[in-house]
Amino acid sequence: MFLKRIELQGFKSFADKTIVQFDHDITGIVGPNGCGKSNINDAIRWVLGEQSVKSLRSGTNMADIIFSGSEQRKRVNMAKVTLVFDNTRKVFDSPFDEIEITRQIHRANNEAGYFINKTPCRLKDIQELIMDTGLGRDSLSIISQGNISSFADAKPEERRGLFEEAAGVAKYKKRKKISLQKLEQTKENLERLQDILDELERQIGPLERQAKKAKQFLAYKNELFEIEISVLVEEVESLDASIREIERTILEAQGNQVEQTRMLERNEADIDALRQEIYQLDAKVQSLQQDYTQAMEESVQLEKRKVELDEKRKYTLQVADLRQKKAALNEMRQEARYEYEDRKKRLDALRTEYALRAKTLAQKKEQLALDQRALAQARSIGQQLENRMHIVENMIRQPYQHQAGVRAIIHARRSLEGIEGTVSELIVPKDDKAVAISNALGGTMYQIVTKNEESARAAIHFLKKNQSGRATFLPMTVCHPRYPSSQNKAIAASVPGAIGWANEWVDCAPKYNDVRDRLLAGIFITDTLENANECAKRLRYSTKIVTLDGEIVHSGGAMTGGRNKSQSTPVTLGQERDELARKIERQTQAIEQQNAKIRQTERRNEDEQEQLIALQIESAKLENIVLVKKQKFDSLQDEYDQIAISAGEEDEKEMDDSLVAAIADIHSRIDTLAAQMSALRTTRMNKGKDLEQLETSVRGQRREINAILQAIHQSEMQLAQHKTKQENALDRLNADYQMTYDFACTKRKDIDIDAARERVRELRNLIARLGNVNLDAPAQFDEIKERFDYLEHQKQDLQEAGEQILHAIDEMDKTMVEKFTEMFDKINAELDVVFKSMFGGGKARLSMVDPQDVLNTGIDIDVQPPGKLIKNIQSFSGGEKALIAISVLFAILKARLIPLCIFDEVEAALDQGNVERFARYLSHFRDQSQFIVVTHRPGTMEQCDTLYGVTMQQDGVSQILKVLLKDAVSYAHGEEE
Ligand SMILES: Nc1ncnc2c1ncn2[C@@H]1O[C@H](COP(=O)(O)OP(=O)(O)OP(=O)(O)O)[C@@H](O)[C@H]1O
Repeated sequence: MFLKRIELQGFKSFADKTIVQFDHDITGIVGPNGCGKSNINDAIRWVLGEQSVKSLRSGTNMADIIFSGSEQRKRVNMAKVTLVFDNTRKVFDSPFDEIEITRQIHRANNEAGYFINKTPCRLKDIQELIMDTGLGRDSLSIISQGNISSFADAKPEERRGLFEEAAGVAKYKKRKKISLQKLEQTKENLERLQDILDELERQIGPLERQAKKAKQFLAYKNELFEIEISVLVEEVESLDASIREIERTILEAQGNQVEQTRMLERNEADIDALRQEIYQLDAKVQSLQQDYTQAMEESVQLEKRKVELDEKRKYTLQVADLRQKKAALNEMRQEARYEYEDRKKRLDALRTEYALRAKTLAQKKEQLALDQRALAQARSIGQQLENRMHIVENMIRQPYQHQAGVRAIIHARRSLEGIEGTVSELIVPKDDKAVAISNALGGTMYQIVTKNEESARAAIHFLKKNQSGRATFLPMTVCHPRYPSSQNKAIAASVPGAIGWANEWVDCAPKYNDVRDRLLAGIFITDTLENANECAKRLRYSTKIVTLDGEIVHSGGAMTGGRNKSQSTPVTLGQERDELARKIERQTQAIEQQNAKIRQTERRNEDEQEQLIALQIESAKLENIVLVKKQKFDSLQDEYDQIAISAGEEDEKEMDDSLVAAIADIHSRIDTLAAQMSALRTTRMNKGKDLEQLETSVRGQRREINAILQAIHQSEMQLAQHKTKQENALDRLNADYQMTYDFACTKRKDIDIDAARERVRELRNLIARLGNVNLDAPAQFDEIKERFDYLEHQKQDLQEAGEQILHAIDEMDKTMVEKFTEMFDKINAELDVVFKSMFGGGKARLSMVDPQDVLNTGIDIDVQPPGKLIKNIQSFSGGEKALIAISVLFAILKARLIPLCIFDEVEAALDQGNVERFARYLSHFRDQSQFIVVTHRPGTMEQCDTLYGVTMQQDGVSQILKVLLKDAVSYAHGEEE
């Protein structure tokens, strides 16, 4: 026997330990209503894992299946049921020949315990053990009357459970369910993973950019570190050299200033001394003037005395004799002659001096007029220069008056990106080549150099948008130099008057070298137009040539020249301003000198004029005196001549010269004094001249000292700037690189410093343009990327796992479809036979509601009892429905081996004849399956090999014992007592 025995204790009405032994294929269980027959079914289902309290017909919880007591019996606290199976046919997948399954429950904790062969196990282990043995929940192993009627009335979908169980697909269904759960879980995991991945992806983009930026920042910093130290060391060093140079210049200038100041002081002392001398001279002149006045008075006195003496002599003459008269006259005549000659001599001398001086003065006046004219001319030139300077400065302040577009761009350069400046700003002519360079550049001087084409486009867009005019742009990225061939270079150099190629005569920052060479490397400069023509000829008119004066011989030979009112262009303005400044300085000096000279000449002329007037007055006075003296002498001579004839010859007597000599002396003294005064005046005048000269040179010296002080001040400012720059460089070494200057010197590299300096500037701009940098970003990015990759990998694993699950489900579905279809067809074939046998003819057929969906389709039953039309099962009577259901049941039993079937009053609805037919058919399965049949029907009882009677006494406890067939019917009706 498959089920060898059941042991019940405390289960429902089986309060006492009860053992039901099964020794035959068909065991009947009989007894009156409510005696506890069905409780045996419940016990078997309970052990096999039934979890539904409802289907166990118990209260509300599982503990309600424990014997609840009766009036005469106390309730018990534990229920325990054991099923003992024979497994020699290996119905169970177990090596044991006997399998004992036990389930128990304690009232106290409502806890169930499961055991297989007395070993505790899980419910799951029991479910797995019975799976596909035909003992499952939905199997045919336990069929009640309720099952039979519900099978008939069930919806097609509800019926398929039976067929599935028969087909043995439950295992696959369960696996599929687990697989689907796993798939669901995998999907959930995938979704969760995808959420995290999405979040990480959102972070990863910006973080990657930040990391890139941080890496770029570090790369720039490293590059900066590599070169900036050398640049800074070089800067400190070169600043040191220029600081020393400036200090030396300042020291020299200070020395010069001290020297100049000393000279100035000396000159000032000389000026003081001169002034002193002049003062003394003036004092001397004054005292001589007094002496002179005194001498003049003395002379007047002497003259008076002489007149008196002469009067006296006249009187003496009147009273004296001829001889005495003659002697007296002679004396008087000699005196008069002496006086006359003396005065005449002096008058002549005066006249000669006057004439000489008047002539010199006239010459000086002429010269003065000339000088004044020259001064006026110099002033006018100075004014012209000032005017021009004013214009030039205005033009420099407001360039590009006629180029509105250029002006607009230059005004807006701060707000525009990449505007380097106009060609005329960036390229500066050397020495006196501005005119030539201006003409060499022509209109290109107004072109605007930009960093690249994009900047040029942006600027043009700006002009367009604002309607601010037009301009031509020269992007540096596309500006390639054009050089003359070496042959042309050699030819040009040999031409007379050759100056050089235009690009050699300008200065510009190194980064504009390409712009310079693009515009000027192909243009040659000569001194004159003739030489330009000669040069053009020799170069076969292939090259543009300009002259220093601005004429142009174009390539091809066309010539441009002439002169405008103003030749100024932005290129020439700087040079013109410098030249003008120099000219104005020179002109101012010349005017000042001329002015000083004129003032001096005027003063001297005035002095001279005064002297001349004085001489004139003196001469006029002396002329009168000479005339008087002459008349006196002439009259005395006449008188003497007359007396001499009458008195005869007589030795001339020596004249009494005391008074005359005194008069002569005094005149001579007067002359001496006048001469002295004149000499002193000359000296004084010369000293005055010296003083003026000294004062002029003192003024010059003061100017020079001021200029030196100014230069010192400028040098000191420059020094301060250089020192600040040097301190900045040292601070940078300190702050940015934590290096002392000495240590930095050891790190210095042999690199091209100019290029490095340019690169440092570029790098600093690039770093500034990076803005805020998150230096942790690379590490954060790596971390998040690693996590992202790991999760991405996990995602792939999950996707693969999902696909594998899907594949497995697919396989399971296929197997299930195959098994289900196979079993369905088999049952269908058996049903027809069973039906015919049960109904005594007719037809029955199972059909799938949706044959396309074998896995879910409901099952319909179409039957045609003998003599009736095919009808659906729903339209039959209760007994017929039961018989149809039983037919299906038997068909299934025929199609699939089920080791144990428990029928609980399945035939209750059948009439006597059908019960017998049922019972007979049941016996067909003998040796194939074991049946436990709960029944009230004698027809069924007759077919049973063994019959157990169940009784319940008044204590409410079921008891069971074997009965004979003859007693069974009365048992069934509770009549055994
Ligand atoms: N937990 C319990 N404790 C005590 N008795 C119980 C318990 N549960 C059910 N019973 C009793 O079991 C009996 C019902 O048993 P069962 O349904 O097996 O009867 P039956 O023999 O199948 O009757 P019928 O022929 O009418 O179907 C009732 O008398 C009921 O009181």
